[in-house]
Amino acid sequence: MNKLVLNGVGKTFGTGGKAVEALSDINLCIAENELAVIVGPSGCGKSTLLNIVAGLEQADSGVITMNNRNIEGPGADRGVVFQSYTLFPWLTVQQNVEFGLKIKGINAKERQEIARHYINLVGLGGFEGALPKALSGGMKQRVAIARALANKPEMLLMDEPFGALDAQTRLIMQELLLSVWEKERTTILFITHDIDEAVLLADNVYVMSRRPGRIRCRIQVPIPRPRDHRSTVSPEFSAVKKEIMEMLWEESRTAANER
Ligand SMILES: Nc1ncnc2c1ncn2[C@@H]1O[C@H](COP(=O)(O)OP(=O)(O)OP(=O)(O)O)[C@@H](O)[C@H]1O
Repeated sequence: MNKLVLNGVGKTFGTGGKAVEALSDINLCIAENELAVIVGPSGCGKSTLLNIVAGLEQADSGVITMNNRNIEGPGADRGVVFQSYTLFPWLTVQQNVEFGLKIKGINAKERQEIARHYINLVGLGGFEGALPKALSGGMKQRVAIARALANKPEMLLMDEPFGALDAQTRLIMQELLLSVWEKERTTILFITHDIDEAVLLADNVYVMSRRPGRIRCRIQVPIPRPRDHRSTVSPEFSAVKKEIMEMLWEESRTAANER
């Protein structure tokens, strides 16, 4: 069943001579429970696409539906995790995770239980009372993931969530996300520059063209689940990675020649 559908979506920033066409005729169907990853050359409109799905930007053309209903603005049905840590620095881990639940009017006891469940799920049991400044980058992103999931979103939208982390922490976070997704099966739209990350995580990798971004193709990742870092040494992994790299290389080279 289709969860998210984008049909003919376009977006231009600015007007006249300064107009920048970021997206053109984006067509995308993401299935319920899919872990979908978008890759594309730098500046092709990946974040713009995610922001439109999040309701933080308005498309100029096209239709975006989730569960067959038009998306017209931000909503608690879509949880967003960005690269920059977006925790409230004055709130503890527990309070950060409870935040959205409090806004929804969920009572204190239930809030506490839900938050504790997700804090444990991301491996932060014991850090409930810590403030963000006492946490490493990886731990902050764990809190951000727990906070997004605690609201029980229909979809999780993740824009380069591990982009600021060192290579080792990044791999740990990728494995964490895989294990969380195995348990929760929340539909995920994930953006990354990192092809290894894309192949390790994705059911399908959607490769975007150079700007104005279009979905150039969908590559199904045939690597069996559950996956972990050992999956990255399989021949299937190398084959999918090569296919994506060649496409991205072609797009980036053409974009450079067009400048
Ligand atoms: N608010 C804005 N105003 C004007 N131009 C914008 C705005 N947001 C994005 N753009 C432009 O739209 C294009 C797509 O930007 P976007 O950030 O979506 O690309 P991206 O693929 O996520 O980039 P990167 O890979 O570098 O993170 C870029 O040329 C960018 O400069």
